[in-house]
Amino acid sequence: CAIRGRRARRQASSKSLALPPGSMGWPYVGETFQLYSSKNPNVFFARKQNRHGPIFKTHILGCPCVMVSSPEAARFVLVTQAHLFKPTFPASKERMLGPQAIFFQQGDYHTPTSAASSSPRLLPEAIRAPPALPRPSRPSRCGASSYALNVALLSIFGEEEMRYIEELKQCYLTLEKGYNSMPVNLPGTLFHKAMKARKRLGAIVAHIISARRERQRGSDLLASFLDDREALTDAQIADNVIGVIFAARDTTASVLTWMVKFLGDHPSVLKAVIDEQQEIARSKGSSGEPLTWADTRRMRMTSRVIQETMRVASILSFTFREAVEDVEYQGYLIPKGWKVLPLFRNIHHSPDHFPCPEKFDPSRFEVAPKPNTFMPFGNGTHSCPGNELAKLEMLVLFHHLATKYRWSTSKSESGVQFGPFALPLNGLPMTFTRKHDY
Ligand code: HEM
Repeated sequence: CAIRGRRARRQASSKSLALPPGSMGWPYVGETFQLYSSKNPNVFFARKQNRHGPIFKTHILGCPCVMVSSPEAARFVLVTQAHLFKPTFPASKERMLGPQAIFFQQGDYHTPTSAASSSPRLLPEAIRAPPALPRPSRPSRCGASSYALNVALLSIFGEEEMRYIEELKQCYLTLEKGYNSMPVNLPGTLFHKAMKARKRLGAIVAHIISARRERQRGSDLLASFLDDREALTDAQIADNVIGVIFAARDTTASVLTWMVKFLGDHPSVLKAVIDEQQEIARSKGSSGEPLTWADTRRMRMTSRVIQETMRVASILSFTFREAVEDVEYQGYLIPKGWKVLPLFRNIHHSPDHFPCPEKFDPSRFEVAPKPNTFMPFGNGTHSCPGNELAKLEMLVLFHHLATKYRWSTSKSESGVQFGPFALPLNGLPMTFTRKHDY
């Protein structure tokens, strides 16, 4: 009764609050076109922020939204008042990922799932423990997304399930083509093909799970999910496996692509990375001893290049939450059911936190950024459990590229495309040459 009273009072007082400033654009489509048609998403966000300040309303992807672009507001939504905002995705994506995936969960179910996926098992033994870090396959045959997909599948299933890997990949690639499709489930549509591939993926994962339950568990992510057997059903595990592949693949591939581009555009930084990696290779002598976890800790320059790449490229420009009740923030009303978007890109491009923000300058990370100003992996309970694995993947790949290959990029267009994460416009075609071929 007391709670009902408090809620009624809150509702009454929220009625008198104003919505944040901003415009809602055209009916239904809102301002989606203005956001995604711009070659540089900074233009849309910066224009809005200059006109309305760090909190404004808009309408994109069929939803009324409040966008917030200050570190304090992002912390309010993602950390301190996270219970007032639930994670959410557009409907077609949610059906393909599986409604029980970790992204959409909160509270009792999210906690064990998240504990499983954030355990050191996202750094599988094969990668973390000396002596060997896996060698990426030859870049001429392997693009950034293929590399990231292989690492994701290896982290989830370990080496034992290699016989299923090709089929898993094929199903995932079909599924992925439908991520941004209209949810029309008729034969011939991308969505229909994607749903069929998803069903097959679920069946393969169920088969692997039942075989795993018969014998000793491995040390991969699937083993972590199985350890939580009381908490997770097979369907929940399957949804999470697909969710992790989605979260791991295009994100890492996008960052790798930007990193190659920025290094190509900044020869002195590239030279510093090559020098650092060659020094590490030299220190290992001619024994051919593989790279270890400890070696990656010495890659300070390359690590700063990764941080600066993630800041400048901000491949997740924002994330989505939904207000679970009317919320008041700084005197404004965020109505129940509205989406709330913390704008990582704006925060990463604010001159208040990063002087000359458009300049690619890894040396700025010689000093740690101010709290809540650098969130490439998000913040709070839903922040990325794969962040260490992602950084490790990138360091290992760049070690092999810098010490064994030279590469050149065809002149890339300036601009950004979303696929679904930010990528250089029209991709980044590259030519690799083995160093001894020079
Ligand atoms: C450079 C690469 C990556 C970037 C930039 C990145 C970024 C992010 C961000 C910003 C979030 C939070 C989204 C939100 O709050 O709504 C997130 C969540 C997540 N990431 Fe990553 N990620 C990367 C790689 C990976 C990898 C390699 C994995 C797994 C192997 C992974 C697994 C996940 C999962 C499972 C979540 C959902 C966590 C939850 O909802 O509790 N990510 N990631």
